[in-house]
Amino acid sequence: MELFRIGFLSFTLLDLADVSLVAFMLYKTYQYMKGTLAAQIFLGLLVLLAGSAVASFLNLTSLDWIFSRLTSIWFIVVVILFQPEIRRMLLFLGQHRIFGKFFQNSSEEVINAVVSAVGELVDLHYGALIVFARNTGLRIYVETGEQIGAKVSKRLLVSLFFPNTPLHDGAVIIKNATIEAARCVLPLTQNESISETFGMRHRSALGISEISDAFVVIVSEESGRVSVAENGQLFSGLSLPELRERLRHALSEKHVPAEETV
Ligand SMILES: Nc1ncnc2c1ncn2[C@@H]1O[C@H](COP(=O)(O)OP(=O)(O)OP(=O)(O)O)[C@@H](O)[C@H]1O
Repeated sequence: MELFRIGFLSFTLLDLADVSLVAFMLYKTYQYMKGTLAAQIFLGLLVLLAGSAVASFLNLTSLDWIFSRLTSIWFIVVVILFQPEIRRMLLFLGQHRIFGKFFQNSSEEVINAVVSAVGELVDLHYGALIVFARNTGLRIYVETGEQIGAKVSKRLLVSLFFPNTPLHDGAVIIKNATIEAARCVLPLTQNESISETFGMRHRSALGISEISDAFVVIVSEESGRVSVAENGQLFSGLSLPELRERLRHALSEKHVPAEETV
């Protein structure tokens, strides 16, 4: 069905749907990448495309040739540069209600235990790194640590991060209401724009959140600051009520882990 006509071009309902879909996808991509390193790279690619259009319009043959070479390999460049983002985006799609499986867990009990453990860890100035596995299997990281297989409790969490004990280093990984392992080694972030005030604990929290849908809670040993990492982003300086809210959202039905082993 034709909606209107511009010269010899007719604009149909199908064109409107097409344009709206592309606009929605671009908006979602922008929302998804806002504030990340990928957004800056994406901007660079847009500049390149604009340069190519200008060179072609002004008939600048050599410049146009260079730009056309670059734009012909842009797909490979995008895949290489955005590898972590593409991975996260696919993961996000996989978790969607239509595609994913959803399971119940006793999240409120876990949240209470974790929030009060974090409160105590802050008071004691103990560093902590707690990873919540959701839909992505984290088996390879669980296997780097010491298998625990115990119910989440405040006392156990505080004990695991007690300084100078054999298990205090590295991350605790929780799945559903179970502490799967402690002393786990996580991958470090690829994000070079992270502030230098954040050391290895925060970098590894960010790292695991970049390559999986894990939700990570970090307590800084140095400052007592509470942070969380999710989808490659770090949210720092949280109060305990803010942490509780974020945990509630992260462990809500929408995000609960799948049944497969971690
Ligand atoms: N790859 C890793 N995976 C898991 N934990 C790690 C990893 N690398 C370091 N850690 C943990 O981080 C601790 C070192 O933290 P570091 O002081 O470098 O980080 P930070 O982000 O500045 O944290 P804090 O504010 O607590 O000092 C180590 O003792 C270890 O427990």
